[in-house]
Amino acid sequence: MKQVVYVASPESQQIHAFRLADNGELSLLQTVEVPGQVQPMVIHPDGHRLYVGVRPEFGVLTYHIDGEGKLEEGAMAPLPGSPTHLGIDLQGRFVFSASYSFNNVSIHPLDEKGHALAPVQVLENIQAPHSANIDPTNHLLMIPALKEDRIRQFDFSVKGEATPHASAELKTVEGAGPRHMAFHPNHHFAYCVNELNSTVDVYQKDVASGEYRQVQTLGIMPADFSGTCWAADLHITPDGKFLYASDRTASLISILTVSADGSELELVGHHATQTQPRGFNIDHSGQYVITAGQKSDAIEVAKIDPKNGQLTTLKTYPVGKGAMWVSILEIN
Ligand SMILES: O=C1O[C@H](COP(=O)(O)O)[C@@H](O)[C@H](O)[C@H]1O
Repeated sequence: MKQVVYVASPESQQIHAFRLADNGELSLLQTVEVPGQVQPMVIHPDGHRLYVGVRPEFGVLTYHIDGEGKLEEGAMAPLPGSPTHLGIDLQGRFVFSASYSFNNVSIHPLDEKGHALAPVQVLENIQAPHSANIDPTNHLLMIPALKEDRIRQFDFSVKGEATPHASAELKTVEGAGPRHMAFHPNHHFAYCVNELNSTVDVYQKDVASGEYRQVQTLGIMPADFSGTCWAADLHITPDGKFLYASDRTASLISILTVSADGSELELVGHHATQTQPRGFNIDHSGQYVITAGQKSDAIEVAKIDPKNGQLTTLKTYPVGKGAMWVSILEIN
């Protein structure tokens, strides 16, 4: 499997691109100097473009990806707020940008070359939206609004129009602070990590109505943890067996097993990782977790034990300053 790992480092304004070998070794392919502080990234489903959010002039910048995974700068489109998270619809026709500080989510069409364009719609008055996630139907946009303690839901049309969904919200407990989401490969469950109480909520999709409802909440911190919870990222393995969530105060990746149907999580361990793991990801073979340390300016590759999901660090690699986002491309 040919894979490339992209790591965004806003303070040094760089993207580091690494080739990921089958044995988990990384080799540096390219260091890209970005015209701005690069934060969130998302790869087009066809694997030919990478979209990145930049500051202080807020924009979404398109990079073209060549056959080796190297990046070539394309066009910049304006954003109505600081980019906190980027998403893309499953047909690869629209990019979503959530702005935590500007309380909005913008929807950007792509032109024939795949460049993101100015927004066609801006969803306003969403308090601290931390991510914008299209569910597996490609018709429901789910936006965890951290300061509202709920996931806002919007119907998403083929024309790229978002309108409030009939049962419009999924409430968390007060003070949870919903942040990032992951979907089970069976498409029946969604998971959301809550930043402020370091929990993960499980949402089951009703087969008949298509509506999600919460079925479990699970704390992800060690029993003796007494600091301030500060969870960040969440990812599920391609086979749906293991879910990982990071916490920045403790610099831990929490390891959760997922029941066969996806409905139930169990906390089975913790992995000490890079300092302040704001962003991490799982490779497409489901063998490695690659984590960026916002305060270590390094990434680490950890191997997943396929029997129980436990992690073993293989190696760390230097990247840029403030590393905080990891995206992984499979080249076909
Ligand atoms: O996780 C967090 O994110 C928000 C928004 O981040 P930004 O990079 O878009 O400014 C941040 O303000 C908050 O402190 C942090 O916990």
